[in-house]
Amino acid sequence: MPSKKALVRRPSPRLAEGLVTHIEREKVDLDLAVEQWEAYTEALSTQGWETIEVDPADDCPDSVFVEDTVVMYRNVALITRSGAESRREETAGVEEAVASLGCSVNWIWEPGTLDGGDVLKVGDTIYVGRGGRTNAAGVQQLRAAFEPLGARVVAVPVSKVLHLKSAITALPDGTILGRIPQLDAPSLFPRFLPVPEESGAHVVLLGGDKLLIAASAPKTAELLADLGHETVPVDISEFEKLEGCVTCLSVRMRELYV
Ligand SMILES: NC(=O)NCCC[C@H](N)C(=O)O
Repeated sequence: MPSKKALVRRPSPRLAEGLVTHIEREKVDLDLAVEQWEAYTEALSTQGWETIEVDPADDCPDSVFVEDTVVMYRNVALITRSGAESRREETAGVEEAVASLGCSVNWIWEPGTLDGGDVLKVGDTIYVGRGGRTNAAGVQQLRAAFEPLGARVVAVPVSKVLHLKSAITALPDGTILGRIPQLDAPSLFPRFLPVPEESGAHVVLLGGDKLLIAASAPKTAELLADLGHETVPVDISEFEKLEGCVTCLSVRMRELYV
């Protein structure tokens, strides 16, 4: 049976010190962030996902953005090496978590850098953003890890946003969602649906037609509902202040056969 497990990681008490690169810094309300994180994990559980908490990394302000620390393809967990030095300590706990789930573990090595937020899987196509957090060696190492397993890796230049998945994600049928002005090379994507809000570019596939989407993207939710999807909104305002989005708060493991 394919799995429905999701890794999540409780916010650090130092969350408000998290990195901000492309937006103005705003004050983060830690108590509200914890409430929002609990509601996010609850939404995953309600939709049938078993959430697995990675041990917290309280000294790492950005550790709640667990997606950046590991890329899953089939049973293989590729532990990343962030382009942001302050995020490199985050991977130890994640490595333990994926190993205890029985994954094969592989690593991005120096000089490679790669953040999970730069990796978008659409079937066996893996789009990887080459930008501020992921370098050419990181792209090469991702290819070397996953192409022998059947993936096709497509590298995408990213200069306008933090990560590739800050600009795009994909619907269950593979249609790419995003906003053209945020993309360096929109023509790389075969089927593209422009969305009315920046945060509408991010959806988490919950299974079937269900999509998790930020409450800050109501017009996109309406558009997607009109196209036959069921949307599950979650308020993640405190994480958005740190350039986070719905995808980055979990790592969905759909292809673990356990
Ligand atoms: N995958 C993601 O969208 N990650 C968001 C990371 C935000 C964090 N403040 C960072 O700059 O690394």
